[in-house]
Amino acid sequence: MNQTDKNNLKVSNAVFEAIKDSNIDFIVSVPCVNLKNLIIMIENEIETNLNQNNPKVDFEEQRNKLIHIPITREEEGIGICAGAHLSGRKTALLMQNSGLGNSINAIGSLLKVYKIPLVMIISHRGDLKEKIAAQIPMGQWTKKLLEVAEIPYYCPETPEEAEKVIKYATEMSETMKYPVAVLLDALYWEND
Ligand SMILES: O=CCS(=O)(=O)O
Repeated sequence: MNQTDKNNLKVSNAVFEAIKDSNIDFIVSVPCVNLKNLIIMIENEIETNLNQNNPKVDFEEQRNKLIHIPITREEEGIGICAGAHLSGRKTALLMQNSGLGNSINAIGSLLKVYKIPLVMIISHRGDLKEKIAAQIPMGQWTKKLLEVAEIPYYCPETPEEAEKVIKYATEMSETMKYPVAVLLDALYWEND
């Protein structure tokens, strides 16, 4: 494994640990190259939960410890997370910022109106180091769109900061009964 992959594992693990420490038990994801290792960690955790092979542990209980729903469009994730919250789950949406534009109406018409919390863990593309030109516009508009939608956002720069920020963002979202976003940019993902 090269150093870049090792770095990504460390910063992804910080997010994963923060998700677990925050007792988030329902995760919806739309893939981004930066979220790859984090999604693998989540799936491995679910696999571990299911493979307890312990007759004393209820299978259903293990299966429901952590649920991950991969989806294809971020606004779909807003709706799924809203339903999961209403059934008692603590939710997070892993996404790329490019999907924020697809989600604004769902955030306003569902999460805002019905006061539903959600931690949005966002891979912030379209800024420094971006190689895909199509990512640039949304990359530059992301923070302004979050401000228009009145979604507080935080930009941790290190794994240690990310662990704290995600935990605090989860608490804040629960208190506000509204989404809170954690933006992880290209510099974060390359961080050692
Ligand atoms: O949305 C872009 C695809 S990738 O760069 O995340 O693979």
